[in-house]
Amino acid sequence: MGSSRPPSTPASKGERTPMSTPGGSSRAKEEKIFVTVRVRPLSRKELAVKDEVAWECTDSQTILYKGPPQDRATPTSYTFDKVFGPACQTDVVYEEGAKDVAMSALTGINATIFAYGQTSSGKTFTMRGVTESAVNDIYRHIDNTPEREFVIKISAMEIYNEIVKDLLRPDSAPLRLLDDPEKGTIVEKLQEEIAKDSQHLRHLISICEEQRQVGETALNDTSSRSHQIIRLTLESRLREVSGCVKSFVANLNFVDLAGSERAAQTHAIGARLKEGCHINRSLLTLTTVIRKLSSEKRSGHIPYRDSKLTRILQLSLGGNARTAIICTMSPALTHVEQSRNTLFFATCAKEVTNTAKVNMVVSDKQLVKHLQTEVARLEAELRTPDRASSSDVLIMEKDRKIKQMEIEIVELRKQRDNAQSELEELRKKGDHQPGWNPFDSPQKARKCLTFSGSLEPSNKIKMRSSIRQSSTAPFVLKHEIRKLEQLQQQLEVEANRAIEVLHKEVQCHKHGNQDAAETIAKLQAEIREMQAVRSENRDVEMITDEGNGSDLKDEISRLHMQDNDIAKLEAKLENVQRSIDRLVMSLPNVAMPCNETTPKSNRSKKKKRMLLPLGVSNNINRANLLRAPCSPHSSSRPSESEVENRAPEGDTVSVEGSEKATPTKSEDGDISSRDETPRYRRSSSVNMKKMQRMFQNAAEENVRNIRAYVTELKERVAKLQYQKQLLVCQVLELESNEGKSNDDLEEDYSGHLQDGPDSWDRLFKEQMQHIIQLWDLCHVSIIHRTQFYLLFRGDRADQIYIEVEVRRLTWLQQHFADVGDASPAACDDPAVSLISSIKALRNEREFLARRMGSRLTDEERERLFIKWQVPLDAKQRKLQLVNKLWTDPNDQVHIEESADLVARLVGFCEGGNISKEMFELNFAVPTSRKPWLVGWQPISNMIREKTQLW
Ligand SMILES: Nc1ncnc2c1ncn2[C@@H]1O[C@H](COP(=O)(O)OP(=O)(O)OP(=O)(O)O)[C@@H](O)[C@H]1O
Repeated sequence: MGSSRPPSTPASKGERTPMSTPGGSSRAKEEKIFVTVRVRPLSRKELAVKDEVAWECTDSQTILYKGPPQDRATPTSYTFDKVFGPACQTDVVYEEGAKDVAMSALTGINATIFAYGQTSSGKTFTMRGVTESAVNDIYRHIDNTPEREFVIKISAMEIYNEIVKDLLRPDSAPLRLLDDPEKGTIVEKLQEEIAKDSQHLRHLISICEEQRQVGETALNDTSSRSHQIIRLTLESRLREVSGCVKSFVANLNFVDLAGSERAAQTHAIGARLKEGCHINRSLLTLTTVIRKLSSEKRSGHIPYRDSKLTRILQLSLGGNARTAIICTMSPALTHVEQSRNTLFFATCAKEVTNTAKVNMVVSDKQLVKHLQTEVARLEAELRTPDRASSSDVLIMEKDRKIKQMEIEIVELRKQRDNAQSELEELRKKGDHQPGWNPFDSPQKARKCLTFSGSLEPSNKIKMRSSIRQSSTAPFVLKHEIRKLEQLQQQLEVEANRAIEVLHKEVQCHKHGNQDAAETIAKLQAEIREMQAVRSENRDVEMITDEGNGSDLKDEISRLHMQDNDIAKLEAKLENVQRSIDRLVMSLPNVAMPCNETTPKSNRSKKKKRMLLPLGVSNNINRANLLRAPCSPHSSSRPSESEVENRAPEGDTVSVEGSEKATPTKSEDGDISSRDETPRYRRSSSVNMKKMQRMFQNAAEENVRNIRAYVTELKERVAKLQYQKQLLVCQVLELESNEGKSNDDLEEDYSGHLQDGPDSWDRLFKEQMQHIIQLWDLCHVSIIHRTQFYLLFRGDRADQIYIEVEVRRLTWLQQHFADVGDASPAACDDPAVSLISSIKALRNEREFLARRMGSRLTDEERERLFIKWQVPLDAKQRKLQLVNKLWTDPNDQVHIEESADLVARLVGFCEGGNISKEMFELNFAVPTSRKPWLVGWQPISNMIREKTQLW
């Protein structure tokens, strides 16, 4: 081929480059059609008529007209990629004009070689030689490339009178042309045969040639009357299996066109004339296509579809193929005009640009084989033990952390048990003291703490303002104060431990819940901040004998100084709980905490508890803290009787009893036991989904347990606060009763000293009745009354709350009597005056009346108006109704119904959104003047704020 594109030969391995090196870039490459001109010798007929030679190949690329002068406008010299003179052998034509293009097919590039020229110019003569040489080279290349596996297929067709025929199936019907979006024009049902070897291929080619339409004309005894296309499909792939399963595939077309002819010259008549017309027409279309493709502006319409020849050769004409055109011509002067047409065609053709690229395909069979191999590899990888997946590693890490947390919780329990043992020892010690211990038993405590009050005469209770005195009472009180201090410190330590545990749990979530990363990051910052403000531990000087200890007043002063510490502790626990709430919310598929329930919900309390497994403020959660916090196996709920640490008096339940490693059922129904901690199971059939669900349950359980633990701590802190207040009361009373005779202080509690549930029940009822009377007298908030009334229903452990309430109310009653209608400013607490209390209660009733509009339906309101005897047409009937609530302290039914309605209006009854600890925590910090003074107004205010958010 041209000097700029020297052909390479595949004859040897060393010469195969580049065509023998498949796998080069598949980028499309633009390339002009390689155009050569071959001039045959004068034929016998031409010689016979002594025709003149009109053309001369002056060099390898130039052909010169040397005949008689013609029109000046007619060019005399033509230049092409190659010109071959009459003496040139076909081998050379192939080597220099076709081989390079033909061999491209071995590297996945479509290639087309076709001969164009007038009839009898030597097209068939040339193409036969070229095809033969190409086949030889192809098989030589295959022989020299053992690493690749080749498949050669052959198909052949002819276009005769615009009919496509299958040359491998001579009896077949005419073939249709179809348009394929990817492949272009395809010939439907064209037979394709695999060539077993070169010999077979040659045989098949010879069959095709035999089938071709040939006729005798004046110019050619064996004139081809059709366009013939022999198509070889060359497919190759590496023999060895590798990651690359792609094959090279390309078509190599050998096109022998019918020759253009003039009827006058061929003397064609009849069938030959008709053939000539079709031939000329299709060749004219080909010429037009080439001319249009060769023009600088290729934007115009290219009439490929005007002939079947151009449709079938479309890819080879300006498309994805390398193309070589060998234009044949006679040297005779008599054919000079036809030769000029051929040269014009060739001149246009050499300007046509093709865009060839390497065609790589993946056969379905190869793809399936490759996928099967890949699946087998992955399966083998899964079975290989030393390749644990990242999920497995994560599971192991979680397992480790859970175990670590379980160890920590055991340690925490030990600390708690130690504290309880110490407490028990102190109790026993107190029993042997000649004085009393206010925490010995409820009865004793009641004796010490109960004020006298004006109950109904029918109660027959002398609640005298006295306590049983003894010479050792101050010592015991001081001792109790120190003990409280120690308890406070212990609580601080435990709170910090809770923070640490929470911190670790958050770390776990950080690894396991990417979606909650942002929330967790905030939590961690918050926890770090909480940890930074840990209070320092202080040594507590325990009183060991009567002689040691300062004055009781000093003790009280010191105790007051510590109130701030308790407040800090409470605040810290509040923060922890809020953090847990946020962590809970960040967990996927977790229901809202119960304190965020909406007022519109009509679900029952029982149902809500089922939906809100992380809820606080009920005994269920308190029980959870005994169940191996941070362990995923503590889902089972102990009965209420198993709840421990409900009151300082004891009432404890064996920790071991609650720790039994009985199998528990997790939320998704998985049965497991403590000994069956979810461990990393190395199995090919790992159910990852189940594992993830199990971890989700474990994580939720951990948070639930930490939360329950913190709730318990808060409750204990609140109790501590109460104990301090009680101690202060005792000290003050002790001081106020100094000098009084023991006789005066005698009182008859014989009816209440007996142990047993009956005595406590009776006492509780009496005290509650007393409280209700005092509420009425002191105009206490009815929201507070409702809350207290519904929370404390006679549980013996709640005695301390009852005692404090009686104490407060008694003081308040006395306080009102003392200050009368004095300005609230005169008091420490601006809310504590009779007038201010009445005013606050009025405001509260107005608030509740408004709530009736939003919390109750019209029907419910109407029923209530009727029940509470409020005329349906009365003005301000809602306020009228609310004004009737909590007005008769002696009517138990009235009290019950009042409490129910107020609870409904403020939402107490929904989702257990109040708790004793919440109630407790809202008592104001005692002032310096009246340490036990607490106001009810802050409670109701808080409740209002809360209920307004609902
Ligand atoms: N280069 C050549 N050297 C010797 N003889 C040739 C050469 N080219 C062609 N011939 C002879 O010329 C005659 C016509 O050739 P051929 O049949 O190949 O022409 P054609 O272009 O195919 O004609 P048609 O279009 O009619 O089929 C044949 O007898 C062939 O042997």
